[in-house]
Amino acid sequence: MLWVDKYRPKTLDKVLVHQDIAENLKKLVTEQDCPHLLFYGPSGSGKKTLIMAVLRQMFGASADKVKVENKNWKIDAGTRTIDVELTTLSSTHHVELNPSNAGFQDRYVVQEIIKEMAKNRPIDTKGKKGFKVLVLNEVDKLSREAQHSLRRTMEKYSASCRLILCCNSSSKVTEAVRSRCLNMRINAPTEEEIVKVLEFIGKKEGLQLPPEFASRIAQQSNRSLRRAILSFETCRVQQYPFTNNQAIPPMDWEEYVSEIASSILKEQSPKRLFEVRGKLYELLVNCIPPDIILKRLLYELLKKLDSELKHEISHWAAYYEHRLRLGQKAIFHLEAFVAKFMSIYKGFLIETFG
Ligand SMILES: Nc1ncnc2c1ncn2[C@@H]1O[C@H](COP(=O)(O)OP(=O)(O)OP(=O)(O)O)[C@@H](O)[C@H]1O
Repeated sequence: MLWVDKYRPKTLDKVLVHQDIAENLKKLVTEQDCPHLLFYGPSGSGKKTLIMAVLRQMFGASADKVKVENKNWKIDAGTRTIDVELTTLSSTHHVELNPSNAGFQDRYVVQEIIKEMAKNRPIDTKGKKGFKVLVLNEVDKLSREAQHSLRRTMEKYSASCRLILCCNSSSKVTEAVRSRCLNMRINAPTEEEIVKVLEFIGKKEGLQLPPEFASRIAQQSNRSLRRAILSFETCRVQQYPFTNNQAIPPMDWEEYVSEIASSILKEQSPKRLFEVRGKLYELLVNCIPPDIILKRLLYELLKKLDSELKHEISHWAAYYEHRLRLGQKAIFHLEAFVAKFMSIYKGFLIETFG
């Protein structure tokens, strides 16, 4: 098991960062008046860990016994029947799913499937009516219509079900949904907090971790706890005992994006664009989210770009990021951004150097 999973705190008492939030969550759950919750914050900040710990606090160890199912639903949408395929993770008390995986059909997932799940109220051994928890991931990627349906579901079934929503950016969640939840902002942990977690893991694994090396890992992690722990484990495989000046390898995909950026800057032609498309595809099939690819590509391009162009390129990156959200095929928009960049950059080179 990877260290990120092995050392994920299981209960709210054991968390090493966000202890104040954990304490508040514990109070909320024990007072039996848990509202709908919305967890938001950057990737790797610890949202999922807190959600899992909340479930455990609510339902005890049985919340850990989950089964993964790949389900097919047939939804009657007036004149036609729609097939929706979704993967769910469920225990006896909760169901976790990612409705935005259904793409433009996400509205039907919320309207029919989530409603169906929310309606079925569990009854515990003493015959008391309990409530079911639905954990919905990436709600910021849901379409407007789906978010509106979600709002109605939240209101209608609030007695039988609690929703725990999780996303990176709360600004992409409609006000109506946000205002019906208790919003929990999970900040990226500070470098000191990351070092604390690394030291904890090092101690558990019986490793000697030089403090300077730990703070270098924390610095390079971009304040993502997951990334810091993954880098730590990679370094352990590459070299032990650790030294203070040991190299910390970047993520493979980041290096790959950096290569893509260099090749775009070297040549701007249809042939190069075609090659770049293949590489972008490669990243997408390896499950790197398209918005992350675009962000990283922009970052790499800006590093090597003349300051005159930076503003214009950032504008186009934002434009294609928005289109990415509206459209379905990520590759179109990523490629369109690269083509746009090539045309602007080539124009600039011709104008400057002739
Ligand atoms: N409070 C914590 N104390 C100690 N370690 C933690 C804590 N929160 C998270 N971690 C560690 O960081 C890793 C990443 O956290 P988590 O998966 O919860 O992040 P996330 O915010 O849900 O990320 P993403 O948005 O990318 O899914 C966990 O696997 C766990 O090992």
